[in-house]
Amino acid sequence: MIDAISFNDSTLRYLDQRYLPLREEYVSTRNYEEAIEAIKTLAVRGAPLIGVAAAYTIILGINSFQGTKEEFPSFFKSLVAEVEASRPTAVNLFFAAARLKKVYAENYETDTIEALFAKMNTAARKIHDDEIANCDAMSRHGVDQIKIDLAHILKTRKLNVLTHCNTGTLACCGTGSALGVIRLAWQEGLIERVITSESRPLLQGLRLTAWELEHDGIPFVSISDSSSAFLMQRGMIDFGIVGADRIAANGDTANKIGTCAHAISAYHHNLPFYIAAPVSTIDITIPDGTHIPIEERNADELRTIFGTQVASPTTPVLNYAFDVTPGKYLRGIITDKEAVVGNYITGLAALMEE
Ligand SMILES: CSC[C@@H](O)[C@@H](O)C(=O)COP(=O)(O)O
Repeated sequence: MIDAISFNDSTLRYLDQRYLPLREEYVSTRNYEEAIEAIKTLAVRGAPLIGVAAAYTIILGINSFQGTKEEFPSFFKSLVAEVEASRPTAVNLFFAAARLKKVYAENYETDTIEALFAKMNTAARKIHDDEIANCDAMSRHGVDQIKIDLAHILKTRKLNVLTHCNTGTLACCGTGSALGVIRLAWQEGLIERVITSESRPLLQGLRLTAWELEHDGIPFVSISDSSSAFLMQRGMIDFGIVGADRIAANGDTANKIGTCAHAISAYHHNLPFYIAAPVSTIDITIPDGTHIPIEERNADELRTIFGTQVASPTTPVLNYAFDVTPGKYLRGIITDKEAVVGNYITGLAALMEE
């Protein structure tokens, strides 16, 4: 399996996703500021992977600490704030930071600084291990749900599935969220072809999902983001499944810009459209999608295509990295605990209590 991120001997190693599929370049660092830059620039990306990277970045930061125990609280507070400021939308980043803050709060008074750091290290590694395990659980729940919802088609043929952005190993550490479901569905003989939309402007679908599918020998075709409604009209898509960066308590879901248009098209064509995401992506503290902070990225990402200027440098640009799909357009939210269909407010709240 692709090793998107690892942490050994106090060194963070990641595959720099900006250069894929043309170049497979691994970067190793012990410098937490470099790790923050990797998150900001999307060298590491995808909500669960951002969470794992954030946890290891905090570990790199505390490894660089050379002060006294009394000086540690203010150092730790500003380190975490710096990491939290790297990308605003993926709640997994804040989930990971909260886990490490909890370890700090529960152990600072009683532990030596060495013992405290060791516990934080263990907590970071557990976040990583959990995300790998989450993928397998999500995949199983997702495939079971698809078998129920699409049984009428599966009686006679395999399915064509639309996905957006990249939700595979590169984004999740394990087999993936939406792509994990697709991988398992393929292994179980349910999939004819995957349709991966390009995901402008940074092309995570065209570059990364295509790369992962090719690697696994799963049949796929790439389309421009604006093609999905037409393919649905022609009966070329049976269902859609994507990941999430943050899911509000009512099921409204932030994901890569372009997701909402795919979901509305699917709804219009009466095709099931699913979100697959670990429970760590649910933000139960916010009632609906209007509260999700949406990252706005540099205008030049749109005015240029991988360094080549394609628009006037003065063209005004809106470059939102994510959009919010209202829960009503979703057939279900597949999590590592279970697939939630129907009432998201009660279904998602119940997941948080388990
Ligand atoms: C399992 S990854 C889910 C989402 O994080 C993914 O669909 C996505 O939107 C990633 O955006 P990115 O900007 O590449 O980090």
